[in-house]
Amino acid sequence: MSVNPRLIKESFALVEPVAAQAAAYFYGRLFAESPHLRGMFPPALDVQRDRLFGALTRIVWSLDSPDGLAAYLGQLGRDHRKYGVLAEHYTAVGNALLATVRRFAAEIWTSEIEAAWVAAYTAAANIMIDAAESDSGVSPAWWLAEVIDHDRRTEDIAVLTLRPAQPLPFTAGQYVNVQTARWPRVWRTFSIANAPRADNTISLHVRAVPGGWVSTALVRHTRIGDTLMLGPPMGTMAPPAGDRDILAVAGGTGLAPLKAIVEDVIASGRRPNIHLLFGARRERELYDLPDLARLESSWPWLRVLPVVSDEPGYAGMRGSLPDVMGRFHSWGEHVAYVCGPPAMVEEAVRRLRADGVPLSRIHHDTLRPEPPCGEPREPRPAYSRCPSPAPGR
Ligand SMILES: NC(=O)C1=CN([C@@H]2O[C@H](COP(=O)(O)OP(=O)(O)OC[C@H]3O[C@@H](n4cnc5c(N)ncnc54)[C@H](O)[C@@H]3O)[C@@H](O)[C@H]2O)C=CC1
Repeated sequence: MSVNPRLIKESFALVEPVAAQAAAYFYGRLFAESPHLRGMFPPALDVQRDRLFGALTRIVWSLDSPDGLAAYLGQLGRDHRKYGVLAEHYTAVGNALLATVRRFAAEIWTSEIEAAWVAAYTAAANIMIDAAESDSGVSPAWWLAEVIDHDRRTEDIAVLTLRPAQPLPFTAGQYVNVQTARWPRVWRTFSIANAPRADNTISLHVRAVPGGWVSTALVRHTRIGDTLMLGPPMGTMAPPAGDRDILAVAGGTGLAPLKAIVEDVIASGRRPNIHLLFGARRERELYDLPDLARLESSWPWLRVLPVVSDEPGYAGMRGSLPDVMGRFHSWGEHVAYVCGPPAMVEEAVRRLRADGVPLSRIHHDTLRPEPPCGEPREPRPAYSRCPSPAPGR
């Protein structure tokens, strides 16, 4: 049975506009048929639904690029180890998925479309299962990490330094899923804000999003000595291979992976010119400026340019990051890294394309901000100083 991307895309196009309904139906089917799987998921499924559809959409639209897709599925399979996912769970998920697309694409459904979905899901599940199995021989499913520093830079932003109990191999630009003891089975992604260090510690830049369970717990309720859980490092943003000059455009805590990339370039011994535009809405939210200024004073080929968008009295460079980019000479020959709020990333990428930078030289991984999560069902968070060792989703 071969995968037929056209049939899958055509049928998925009918599911996408009703994604929320389809995701609710999917989880309803899954838990009705396999109630024992419910315990692997957090009490509130809203973020999970978005993630499911995000992953599914990416998979469907990548069916024509098998190499990139296989790399993504491999990462996904390894990452799912932290939820306690086993090979046999894939059958239950596959059945629920098939029932969902069959229902929401009913008006065009045929046996050929069904065969195409079965073939695609089987191939994808096999890649994920194989990746998880080979990973289990060399790497833990998740890491415990002690908080060794908690630096509250503003009311809402903290820089956390963590010491994982076991080595955590990663490349600059990657991110990890994080779970706090306060919210078991609720995982959120944060970029690692440093290049690999000899002491195996990592830093995270976290803004407490209103209503965001994990980000709020990390900024307001986490102390030195607490333990967090980390998933395996993921993401395709990586340091540049060549010697081209670099433009890095960082919006708010989107600075994290770009600081890691800059540190990596410094550690590599290469000396391209780097322009790092670091944007915030207000001056006081330029939370990492003293550290960036220290880096800049050590490396004359690094220019750090703070930009403030929403404070008319600010004495330095003012405006939105995409607008400020346009005030310089052309970036056409640069390699560009962009990270921050999704709308900012989208606009910056559009301007770079218009400036002649090919997509192959524009790097961005869109980590969505933590969405607000309604009220938890439990009256109080299940809090303990040390997270439950049974990982879940
Ligand atoms: N914490 C982390 O590890 C990472 C965070 N991110 C993302 O970075 C973002 C950071 O958010 P905040 O710190 O709250 O940033 P923010 O909302 O305070 O904005 C930071 C900068 O982006 C600009 N900006 C915001 N919206 C814009 C728009 N629509 N058009 C043009 N410019 C815009 C602002 O003017 C400011 O310069 C979040 O979306 C987060 O998910 C991405 C990767 C890693």
